[in-house]
Amino acid sequence: MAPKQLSVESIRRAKVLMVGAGGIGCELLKNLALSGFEDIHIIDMDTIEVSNLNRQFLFRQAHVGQSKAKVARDAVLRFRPNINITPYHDNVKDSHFDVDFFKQFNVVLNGLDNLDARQHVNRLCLAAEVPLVESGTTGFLGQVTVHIKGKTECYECHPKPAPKKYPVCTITSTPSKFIHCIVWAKELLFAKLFGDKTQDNDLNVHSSDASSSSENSEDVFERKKDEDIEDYGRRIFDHVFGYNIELALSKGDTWKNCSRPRPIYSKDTFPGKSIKHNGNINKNVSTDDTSSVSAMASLGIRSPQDVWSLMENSKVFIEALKLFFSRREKDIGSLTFDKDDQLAVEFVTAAANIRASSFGIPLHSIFEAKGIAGNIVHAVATTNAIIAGLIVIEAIKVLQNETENYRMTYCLEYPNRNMLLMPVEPYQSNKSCYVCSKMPLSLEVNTHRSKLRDFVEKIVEAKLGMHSPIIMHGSALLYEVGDDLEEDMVANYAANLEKVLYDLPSQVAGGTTLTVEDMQQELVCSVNIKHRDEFDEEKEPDGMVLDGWSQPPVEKREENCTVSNAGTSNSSGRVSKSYEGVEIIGVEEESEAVTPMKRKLPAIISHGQDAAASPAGSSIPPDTDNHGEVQVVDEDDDMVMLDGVPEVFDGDSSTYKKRKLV
Ligand SMILES: Nc1ncnc2c1ncn2[C@@H]1O[C@H](COP(=O)(O)OP(=O)(O)OP(=O)(O)O)[C@@H](O)[C@H]1O
Ligand SMILES: [Zn+2]
Repeated sequence: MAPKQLSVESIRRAKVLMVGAGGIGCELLKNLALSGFEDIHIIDMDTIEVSNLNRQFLFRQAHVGQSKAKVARDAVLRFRPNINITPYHDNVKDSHFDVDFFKQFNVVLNGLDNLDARQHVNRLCLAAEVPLVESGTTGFLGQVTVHIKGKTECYECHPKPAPKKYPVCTITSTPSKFIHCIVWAKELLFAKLFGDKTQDNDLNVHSSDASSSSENSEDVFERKKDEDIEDYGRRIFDHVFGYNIELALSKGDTWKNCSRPRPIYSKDTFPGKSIKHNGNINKNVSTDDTSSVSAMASLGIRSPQDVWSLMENSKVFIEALKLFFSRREKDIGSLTFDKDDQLAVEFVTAAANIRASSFGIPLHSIFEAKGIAGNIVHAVATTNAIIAGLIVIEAIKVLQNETENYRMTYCLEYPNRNMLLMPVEPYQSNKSCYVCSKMPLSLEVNTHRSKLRDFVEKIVEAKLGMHSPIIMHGSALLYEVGDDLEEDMVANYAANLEKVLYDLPSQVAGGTTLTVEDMQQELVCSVNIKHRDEFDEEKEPDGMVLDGWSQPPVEKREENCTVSNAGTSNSSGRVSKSYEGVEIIGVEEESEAVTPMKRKLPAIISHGQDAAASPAGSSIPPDTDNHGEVQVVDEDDDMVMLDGVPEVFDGDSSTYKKRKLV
């Protein structure tokens, strides 16, 4: 079908909502303004940071600390003074951005960086029946997809790849890669020392420490009363890098197939009690300003690119621990690792490097370690610019109702069949999608053991992405969230949360159907309960298994897609990224279940294999999800996969196969 003639009027009159005024958003706003859009609303909850200035070109140094949405508006009005731009310095999940708010727009354009907000906008767009153009970038990779209720799949039609998970034993006992040491340092050691003490923690905690031969049941991680901080730091050091390794070595079987680690004690890496400072210990830091406390600054270590020696790592470890206990004592007990917390990054880098040294794994600079620990992929301004351009192209097609011409376009790092941009026709919706197809889900759960709280936290919030849920059994209300609830209701719901499902006032047993609803998202979902007695603690740690929302089977998918040139691959022809970094799971072996779509690159990409590779782990940031299946495969492959690329091309040309919309 020939493209319709571009109607300048349809662009001028369109009312557009942009969500996110960051890397993609700044480019997008500029493009919209220069393309003739005159009524643009922007929501962004953030203020400008120095680190944004290298690619968010509407912002300047003087704007640091100000609202992104407002500054972006002002910057664009300077070259397009006669258009209307309405900024909201708010979270898109705020209740005033409800379905009615969304209904006023002709199209919504996402430039977000996290799954949660993307899901929320997807649901509001479905409920308001407003087309959504969704986007994301990760380094050189990017994508733009179009989601229109009743015409294409929704953003959530396909479950996102599960977070990368590592077996507990690899992390706690047999690390073989630096990432394993990082996960150990941040998820276990850092959490144990500075996080919530009541949380489960798989850190190898043994009841005695290296300096004590007597029976000793106290927690070695507790600082003793009046214990000197450096003595405490050395005790922890010796325990985790010395004693625990010796203990592990004594278990002969473990080391049959892997090389034996070396215990490291603090007296060997830096003898002498006190660490000498370079004299500037926090000298520019006011006593209240704890955000700039830094072990590197105290020790006079400057370059973040240098790889520290074992001695330097040991010094940073002790110094960072001392600074936490002397300068940030009030944070201790509530900290979780944050890539923007300099002291936390220093501690985790040093701890990971010392462990790496013990296990014969190459050490890394703090710059590299921060990237790995924070799942940072450095943004590429050009990718954002390309993606923002493509968003406008799709937005114009949507406004002109050119259904046949919608494309999901993937931006590749290296050309495939001479193409860097790969357009694919959108898919139909997934009939098992609980969001747009309203398909019931089923939940296996031990109704005598799991509490309503488990269901709310692990399923309704974490898996179904609801923020203000109401849970009903028939007409009986079991739980709801709201500001205007009466006191006795709040007390009832609080009591229900602590009850096992079977003991709730309206009994939940196998065969029960629960209705879960989020009022703001206007999403209702049925969950069929199936009682199951036992769960594998390692593989099913939630003690519940949610089912029913899955990729359509291959055959079905092909049928649905009406492929004009029979496809043979089972891949979906899309490119995208997993969205989360790392998580530890309790399985003994890395299994196919952990990386279910593991593939070797040469089987997928017909040429340019080397070029398509990029280091796994570094390419996939948290929450930069996007859907589809470029994924981090087992790190052994060290590749980012383009799953299904050949399927969309027809043989020798760069044209793609047609997939009809409904
Ligand atoms: N729930 C939300 N409501 C409103 N804006 C959001 C929400 N979630 C994310 N955003 C905005 O989306 C934008 C995403 O932009 P981008 O991916 O460039 O991230 P950034 O925060 O600017 O950069 P970086 O993460 O690299 O520091 C950010 O400006 C962020 O504030
Ligand atoms: Zn869907």
